[in-house]
Amino acid sequence: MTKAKALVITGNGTNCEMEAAHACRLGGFDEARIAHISELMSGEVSLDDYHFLNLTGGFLDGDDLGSAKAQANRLRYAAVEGKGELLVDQISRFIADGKLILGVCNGFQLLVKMGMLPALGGNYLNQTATLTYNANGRFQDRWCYLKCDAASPSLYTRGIEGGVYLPVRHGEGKFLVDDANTLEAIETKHLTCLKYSDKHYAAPTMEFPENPNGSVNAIAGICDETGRVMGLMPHPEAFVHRTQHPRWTREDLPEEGEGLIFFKNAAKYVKENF
Ligand SMILES: NC(=O)CC[C@H](N)C(=O)O
Repeated sequence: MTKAKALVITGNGTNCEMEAAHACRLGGFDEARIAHISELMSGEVSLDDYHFLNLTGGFLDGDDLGSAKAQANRLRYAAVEGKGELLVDQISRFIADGKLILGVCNGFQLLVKMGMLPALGGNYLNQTATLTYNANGRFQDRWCYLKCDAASPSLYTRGIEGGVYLPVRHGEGKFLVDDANTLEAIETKHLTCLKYSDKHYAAPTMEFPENPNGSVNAIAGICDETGRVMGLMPHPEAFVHRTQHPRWTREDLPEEGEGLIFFKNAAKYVKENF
């Protein structure tokens, strides 16, 4: 069987690469390589050699120009040295090859600002959404209940019953779309796989603090139509073991953290399809 290989990008201000790589290994990847973005630009590391691309959280370029905006331009327009292709060509090939991309927090902001999510109609270079300043204007660092849409094509959320409880830590998490048609399309196609909700996962909510940022329709995470490209503001890699839960000393919790399912599903998908 093929070795399942994950690639985690670091550099320019990411801060979750170690946790993301650890989550990939725990989830079942045989290899999780942390690569600096300059290794991709120089051609030393090629996406072609991996199955699962992780764009992690952090403060890319210090959030100047808006979170992930500078990196989005860098990744869209930079050429890979000596290869006669743009980095974005490698990314497009990666998607066309049936591979997986997960963007968490700053990584989600990056995917959205590159135009790679929601990518309606399979157009991965057309920005139709954004993530901007939280409605209350303050950085939010708290745990959130996320209702999961069981009808979503997202492969990462398969098997989640009701929802998941995960931490958020961001200043620019308010998800917005360019117009009502985009919103209707992503809702009808069930691309809005995760929504901030009450603690029983009964209904999405616009109420603060359950909805920490005022995202339209309480959207916390979305995927593309293939279900292989997904982005979310909460951090699944930050809850892979029960001791990461804020009440682990007081509650009887299963050993495994609720975020690990995202990485287990990704590893399973790679092992079944490559
Ligand atoms: N944790 C993160 O990735 C934060 C993303 C971004 N710097 C923000 O504050 O919105």
